[in-house]
Amino acid sequence: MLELRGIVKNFGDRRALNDVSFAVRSGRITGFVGGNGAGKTTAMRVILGVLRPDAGAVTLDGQPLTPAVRSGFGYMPEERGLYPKMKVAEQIEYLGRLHGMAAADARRATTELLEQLDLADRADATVESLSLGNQQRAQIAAALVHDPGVLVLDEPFSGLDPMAVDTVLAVLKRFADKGARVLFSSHQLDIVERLCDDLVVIAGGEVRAAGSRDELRAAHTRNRYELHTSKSTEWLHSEPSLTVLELDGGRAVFETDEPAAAQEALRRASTTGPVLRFGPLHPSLADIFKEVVR
Ligand SMILES: Nc1ncnc2c1ncn2[C@@H]1O[C@H](COP(=O)(O)OP(=O)(O)OP(=O)(O)O)[C@@H](O)[C@H]1O
Repeated sequence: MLELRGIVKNFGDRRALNDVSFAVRSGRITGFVGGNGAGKTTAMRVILGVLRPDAGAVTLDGQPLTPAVRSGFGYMPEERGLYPKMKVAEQIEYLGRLHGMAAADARRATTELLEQLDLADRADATVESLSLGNQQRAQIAAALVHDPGVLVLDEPFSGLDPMAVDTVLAVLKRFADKGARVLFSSHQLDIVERLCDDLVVIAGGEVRAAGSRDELRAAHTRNRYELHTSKSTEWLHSEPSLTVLELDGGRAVFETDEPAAAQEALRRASTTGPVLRFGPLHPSLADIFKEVVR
C-alpha cells in the first residue's frame, strides 16, 4: 500500500496541501479528483519525490520511500515529455533500458504495450508525427514499460476519444490485477466513476472524501427516488411528505424519509397512466463531488 500521511506543502505563503492523508491500495485503481488548483499535481509530485513536503511522509508498505524505490515507479507527468523526433518504439524501449531492463526485455515489453494500446502500427513513426491522442498513448506506454508496481498518472485520459479511453482503461486494469497500486488524476468524473475502485476527492489542498467508490456512494445516498411517467408529475408538489428536487414533465426526482410515501407516490402515478420508471436514485460521482467540495 502506498500511503500519504499528514502531507503539508507550502509555496511561499500559499499552502497547496494541508494535512493530506490517503492510501493507494495494491491491486486497486484509485481516482484522484479535484478542481483546478486543488492540489492533485502537487500531491503526485510529492509522491514521486520531485517536491519535498514541509511535513508528513509517504510510505510504501510501511517503509519510507528512498530514491531507489521511487525510481521504480511509473509516472506520467502533467507536462508530457517524450522526445518529438525519436521513433515511438525506439524511445519507449530506451526508457525501459534507463530503468535497468535488458535490451530484449525492453523490446518485448514495448511491443506488448504498443499492441495493447493499439499503437503497434505507429511504432516506427516519430512522436511529433502522431495525433495528440496517440502521443498520449505513447506517453502511457513510456510510464508502464518497466512494469512498475506503483503507477502515478496525471490526467492520463485528457484528450482521448471514448475508444482510446477504453483501451487505456483495460491496460491499467491489467496492471492493477497484477497487484500494482495505480493512482490517476482526472477532471472527467464519468471516466473516474467507471474506472476507479477507490476515490480521493481533494479541494483547496485538503482531502474532502476518500474511500472505496461503493462506500462513498452508500454514504452519500439520500432517500431519493426517480419517477418517470407518461403524464405530468406536477401533482407531486402537493404531496406533504415529499420534497420535489427536479421536475420536468413526466420525470421527477423527489426526496422523502418515509418509504411508504414513496410507494404511495408510485401508486398514485400508476392511476394517472403508465409508469415508465420508478426506483431509488443513487448519487453519481458528480453529485458526490459537488456535495463534498461545496
Ligand atoms: N511551483 C509552484 N509555485 C507556486 N505555486 C504553485 C506551484 N505549483 C502549484 N502551485 C499552486 O498550488 C496549488 C495546487 O496546484 P496543483 O497544480 O497541485 O493543482 P491541480 O489540482 O493539479 O490543478 P489542475 O487540475 O489545474 O492541474 C495551486 O494554487 C497552484 O497555483
